[in-house]
Amino acid sequence: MDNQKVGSNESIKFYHINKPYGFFSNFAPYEISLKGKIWPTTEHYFQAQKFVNTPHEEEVRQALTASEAAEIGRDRGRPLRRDWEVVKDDVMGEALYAKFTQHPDLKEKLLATGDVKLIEHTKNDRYWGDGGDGKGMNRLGELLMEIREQIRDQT
Ligand SMILES: Nc1nc(O)c(N)c(N[C@@H]2O[C@H](COP(=O)(O)O)[C@@H](O)[C@H]2O)n1
Repeated sequence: MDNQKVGSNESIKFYHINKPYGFFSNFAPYEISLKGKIWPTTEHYFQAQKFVNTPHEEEVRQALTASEAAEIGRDRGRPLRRDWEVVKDDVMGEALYAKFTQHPDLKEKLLATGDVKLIEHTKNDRYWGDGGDGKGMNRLGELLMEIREQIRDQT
């Protein structure tokens, strides 16, 4: 199902990891290797970079689940790096590139989506997702599509 080609005028909406295309979620259990370390999910890496070069970076890496990593990362009791708003898209792109190049099965699934629009569909997030009403920025979907093009150009 996830590997099937879909028509180019369709879109793929994803969010829950146990639903179709759930592998696109940062919470999906695909570890990545970055900065000389293994990160259990892209969510772990993304959330940890909010605290780069502090002990909290490792604290997030060691979180037992992606949800726990997100909970720690969103806790403003821990100081957020000052340039986060400037760097967060690059951090996400770096994590996604690692995920889809380090897992050949995921790379194949990403490329199999052709030119279809990828959308993180959730009312919980208007920046990374579509806000549930389609008016959110869908930055996660946009970055996935950029990476798809980048990987396609390399093959
Ligand atoms: N599962 C889930 N729950 C939420 O409440 C969400 N906002 C998302 N979206 C994902 O959250 C990550 C970024 O979160 P913050 O920028 O730290 O709020 C990113 O992986 C989004 O795709 N997912």
